[in-house]
Amino acid sequence: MIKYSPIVALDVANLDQVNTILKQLDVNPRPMVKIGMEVFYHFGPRIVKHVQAMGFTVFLDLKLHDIPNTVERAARVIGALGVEMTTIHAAGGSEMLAASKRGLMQGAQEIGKAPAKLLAITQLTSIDDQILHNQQHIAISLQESVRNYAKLAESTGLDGVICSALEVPVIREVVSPDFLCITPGIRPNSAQNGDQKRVVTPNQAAKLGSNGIVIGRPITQSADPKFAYKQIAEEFKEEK
Ligand SMILES: O=C(O)c1cc(=O)[nH]c(=O)n1[C@@H]1O[C@H](COP(=O)(O)O)[C@@H](O)[C@H]1O
Repeated sequence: MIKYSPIVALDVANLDQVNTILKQLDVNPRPMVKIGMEVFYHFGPRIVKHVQAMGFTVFLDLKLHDIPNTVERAARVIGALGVEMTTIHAAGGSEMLAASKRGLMQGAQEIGKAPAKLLAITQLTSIDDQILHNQQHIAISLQESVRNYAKLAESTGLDGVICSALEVPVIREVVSPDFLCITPGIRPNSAQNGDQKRVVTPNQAAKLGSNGIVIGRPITQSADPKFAYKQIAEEFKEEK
């Protein structure tokens, strides 16, 4: 099973903060870093190039969700950035997911690189059963919804899903062993949950079979990001 070092979410306000965090993450092995909407909307593709030039692989998390044609064209642009992973909402359906895969492959072909791993967002880790039932009016359980999206993603040729580690065991029942489950909603014991609803510790994520944890504020808002990262990485290594 592929197991990535913890992936650090660079949800920060400016370039100085990006650079400060990256300097702190100069550890061995270097973690992948996640560029999300905040940083990407500020700086655009040049921030991807900047982070890559500093020696980090990039997970570009833009959570595409639109009609298939629009998504295919956007995914082509992402594909040509040479990133390692990227995201799309499974709720857009199989036609949209297949279109994004096509776009990503075209973009990757243009730069002669392997395509980014395409991961489907199942249910965000800020969603709980109450929101699912009372606001989205989805009658099935959260676990069933996540598992259904994982099946849909795999059958459409995606590489994996984003889910809470809590759902990894039920997803593994229905997908092939190399299907990736990348899991945000990670909180070390002392950390605040904030807006996250489905949370586990790094060690619980490891025990539940996560292929990689995504973690932001407990590192980026820590007084000592390097120390925080190393502790989390140690905890995620331990599967007992
Ligand atoms: O796609 C994601 O990465 C993602 C999906 C999800 O369901 N939940 C989730 O928290 N994320 C991202 O994971 C990161 C979590 O950050 P922290 O809550 O600060 O650890 C953020 O960048 C979120 O955008």
